[in-house]
Amino acid sequence: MDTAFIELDRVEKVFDVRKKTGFLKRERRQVRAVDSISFTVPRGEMVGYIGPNGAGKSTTIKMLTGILTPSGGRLRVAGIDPSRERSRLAHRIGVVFGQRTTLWWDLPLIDSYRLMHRMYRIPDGRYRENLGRLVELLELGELLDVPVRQLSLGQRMRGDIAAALLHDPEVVYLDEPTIGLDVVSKAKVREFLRELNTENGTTVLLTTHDLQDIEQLCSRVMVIDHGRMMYDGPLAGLHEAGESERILVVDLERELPPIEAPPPARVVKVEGPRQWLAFPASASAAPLVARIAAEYPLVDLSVREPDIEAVIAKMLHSMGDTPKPPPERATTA
Ligand SMILES: Nc1ncnc2c1ncn2[C@@H]1O[C@H](COP(=O)(O)OP(=O)(O)OP(=O)(O)O)[C@@H](O)[C@H]1O
Repeated sequence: MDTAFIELDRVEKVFDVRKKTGFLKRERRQVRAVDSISFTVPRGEMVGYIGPNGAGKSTTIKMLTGILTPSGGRLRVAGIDPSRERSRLAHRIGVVFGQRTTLWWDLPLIDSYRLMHRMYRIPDGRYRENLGRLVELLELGELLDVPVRQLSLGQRMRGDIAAALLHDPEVVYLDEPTIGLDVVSKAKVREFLRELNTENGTTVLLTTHDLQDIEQLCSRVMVIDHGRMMYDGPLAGLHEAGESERILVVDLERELPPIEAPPPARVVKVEGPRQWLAFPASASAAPLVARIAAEYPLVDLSVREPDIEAVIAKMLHSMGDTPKPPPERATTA
């Protein structure tokens, strides 16, 4: 296994904030956005980086790109100190901010790519090859001559992802890459990211509020809260820590008494022929589905994921706000 590609050792970021408290009075306050965070990501890993609003995720990503300088600790990406050698690092990283585009709003999509070709000094052959591949994989062919402001959110996101990858970055930071997308666009973006990771070995750090992004893409998830690392391990462990549940919604042919499900699964609601069963989110739905399909007149079913904020809140509550990484990964020093 490769050595750590992203390395944070007790990294801190403290902001000085001045707040007006009276006509002439200003109060100075310090916000500890990132509070002694340590973790490593080996080359080729795809990791989820999640936490409630204001937890410090964007601040971490900004430090990883070199936009912000840490107030303390040591940070390296590909052996480079991002804030000292930001432009050298820029050639090796890609960034997608879901809520903000890096494309030129009034220009056709292809013109943004041409500008990036020059900005990153991508050799002509490599640019053509990468552009061709990205246009094909992200289905951008018909959109290249359309001004960015006329693209739908899903199209714009795919355009942004291509822009972040034109120069073959070794690591990509994705901040909410599926936010606001419909189900089909989400599936396309996820499929593309999976391929990018498995085929190119690109290292991916993914920030999201969508638990399915994590479930479908990341074998590892890190949770931060108030700037501190609270969990670092598999998603199943996060569900276990918070004892979170998923809901199986079952449509039967007719109204029936509550389904006799094997514990801990249980019926939590019945409305006519529709029944709702809660079961541990860390478990697979397959055995429960198989049993119901075998024993009941089943018409349809679907699984509802718990909300990411709810999972985190339950986990933090169960931990009593004490950081508790699972044994296989030590995170806080
Ligand atoms: N430039 C800044 N000046 C002062 N405080 C800041 C600055 N940037 C972020 N903060 C504060 O640092 C904390 C962490 O913010 P950050 O944007 O990193 O959180 P986040 O986890 O990305 O949140 P969200 O999910 O809402 O984007 C917040 O309290 C925020 O108000």
